[in-house]
Amino acid sequence: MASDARAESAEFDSSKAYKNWEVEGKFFGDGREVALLEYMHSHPELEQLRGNPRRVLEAIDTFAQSVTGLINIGETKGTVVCDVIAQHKPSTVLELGGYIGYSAIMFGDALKQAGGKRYFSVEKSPLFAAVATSLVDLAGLRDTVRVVVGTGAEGIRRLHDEGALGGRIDMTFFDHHKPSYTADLKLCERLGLIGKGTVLVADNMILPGNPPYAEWVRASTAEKRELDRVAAEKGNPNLLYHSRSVTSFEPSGQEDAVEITECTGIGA
Ligand SMILES: C[S@@+](CC[C@H](N)C(=O)[O-])C[C@H]1O[C@@H](n2cnc3c(N)ncnc32)[C@H](O)[C@@H]1O
Repeated sequence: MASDARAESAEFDSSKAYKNWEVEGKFFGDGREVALLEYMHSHPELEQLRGNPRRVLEAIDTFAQSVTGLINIGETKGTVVCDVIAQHKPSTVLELGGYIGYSAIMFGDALKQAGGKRYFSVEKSPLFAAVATSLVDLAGLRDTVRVVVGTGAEGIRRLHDEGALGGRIDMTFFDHHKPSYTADLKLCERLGLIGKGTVLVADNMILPGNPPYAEWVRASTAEKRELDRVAAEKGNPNLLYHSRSVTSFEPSGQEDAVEITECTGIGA
């Protein structure tokens, strides 16, 4: 089942737009993440940032608005995900694709405020993960957010083997390598980590889009069985999903959407 909706925070405040992500053909990994860390730790109001997630996010936004654009979710689209956290009150969230920790700070804080316990943020780049760990610490969220270095699949397996996920994930946030969304969701399904009440949130469903993921979470159990017949990665076709697309904005002001999928049970 699927439906489409525009987020209630539909307006984009262009005075808050990030600078262009692209600088000389690069979108990230050209030194801007280390420059951000230095900017944050030499901030004139550093003492006011300590232990204050909102102020830390504002300072990251100011860097991205005035120095170099960053590929994080930003305030507008991030609010859509915070609303999901406030509504569903997950105890455990698994994020794939942490970058410099913006979403981990924003959603880790939302999780904590909703009474949740642990936010796991898996990031492939050790450098970005180190920046994220430092900024999570600055925001005072070390007790809630754990940054894990590795690919999505490596992080899922490691956390599952450790028992850190408690056998079931309440919410996932996919924001990493776009072709890996479906494979990593199917891995979670095979490991039994998805069950009734699990909420899956996937970013960048317009920019750049992810048709295989949308097809999987919107398919009926019979359609999923058929898809899996020829797929290299198998999932659990019996999981019943209700999925909707919510349109919002990148921090640059470009339109994008998140796919919000709830597992409603297990079919025959
Ligand atoms: C769009 S950024 C994430 C932004 C972050 N969620 C935020 O909103 O603040 C995507 C991140 O995914 C990471 N990444 C790419 N492939 C990955 C993979 N297979 N597993 C985990 N992380 C990956 C990249 O290094 C990058 O930091």
